[in-house]
Amino acid sequence: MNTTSLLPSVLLVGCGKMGGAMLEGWIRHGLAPSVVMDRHDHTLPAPHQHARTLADIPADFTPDIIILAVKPQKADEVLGELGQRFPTTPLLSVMAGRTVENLAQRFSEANSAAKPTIIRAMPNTPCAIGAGISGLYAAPTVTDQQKQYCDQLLQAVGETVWVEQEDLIDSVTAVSGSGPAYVFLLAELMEKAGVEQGLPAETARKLARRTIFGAGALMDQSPLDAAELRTRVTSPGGTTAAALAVLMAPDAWPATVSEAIQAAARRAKELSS
Ligand SMILES: NC(=O)C1=CN([C@@H]2O[C@H](COP(=O)(O)OP(=O)(O)OC[C@H]3O[C@@H](n4cnc5c(N)ncnc54)[C@H](OP(=O)(O)O)[C@@H]3O)[C@@H](O)[C@H]2O)C=CC1
Ligand SMILES: O=C(O)[C@@H]1CCC=N1
Repeated sequence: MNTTSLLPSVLLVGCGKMGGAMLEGWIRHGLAPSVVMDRHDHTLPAPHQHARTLADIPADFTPDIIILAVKPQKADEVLGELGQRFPTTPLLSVMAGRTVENLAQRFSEANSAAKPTIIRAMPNTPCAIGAGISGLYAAPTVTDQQKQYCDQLLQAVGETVWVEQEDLIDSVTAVSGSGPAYVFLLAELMEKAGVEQGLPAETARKLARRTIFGAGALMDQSPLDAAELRTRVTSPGGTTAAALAVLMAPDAWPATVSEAIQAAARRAKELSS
């Protein structure tokens, strides 16, 4: 590792929505010379380089860690080649579903000498502004230094939590990996309802977005539970109580949020191989 840089050098495989979000933060933090492999064009600040395929990566490039950020269904296209080219480089997968066992098998398929060390993480797109939350899992054989590289990378773009069992990564995926989409949906729906109430579209949009931003920032800075913060908005017999009676009915949010998160976790398991 280049010791003058804050973060280890990476080979980022897949620089779309999630890979790109992490990369923005890493570059801001100072990343040792790294390569981004992606089929689409990317302009990167020196000394980082873009490669379309593994064959385009300079022969003397040896990353500290490979980050796998392609869709789970597309990983097999690259895993075998990665195992041939970088047989002992640790691999951090941010892919939903795909298990350590499955990835290790694919990684060493074309090279029996490949000794994959695989760590899994589930970040989320607020990593792009340093406000991500990532869950990580490493098998007991992963070294402390390898875990530290992963933690360092993901802490550079937000906060990290480690889980002890691999299948809990599916739960992390369902809560926080997919979670930003649930909040964006809430913004969409609040905006739409505001327009239905007669507000101009721009005004409804601003009210919805700033409310979600402000509530999130308040929750972030407050030691209070979300339930207590909610109670502090809710005057007995007032307007919030009227709205919450709808949202908190047993077959409303308590059921649908739980069902939605179960559906996401189920889908993660389906994507496991
Ligand atoms: N989006 C999110 O919020 C989150 C996503 N994730 C995980 O991150 C991973 C990536 O998701 P996301 O960023 O949304 O996906 P994207 O499709 O936006 O990004 C993947 C990128 O990798 C490229 N790619 C795929 N295969 C190759 C290859 N063989 N060689 C070079 N480039 C390749 C894709 O190109 P092309 O378009 O041509 O296929 C695309 O640019 C997924 O596994 C997902 O589970 C995890 C947490 C949150
Ligand atoms: O939708 C997905 O499958 C990915 C994983 C978490 C967020 N996006």
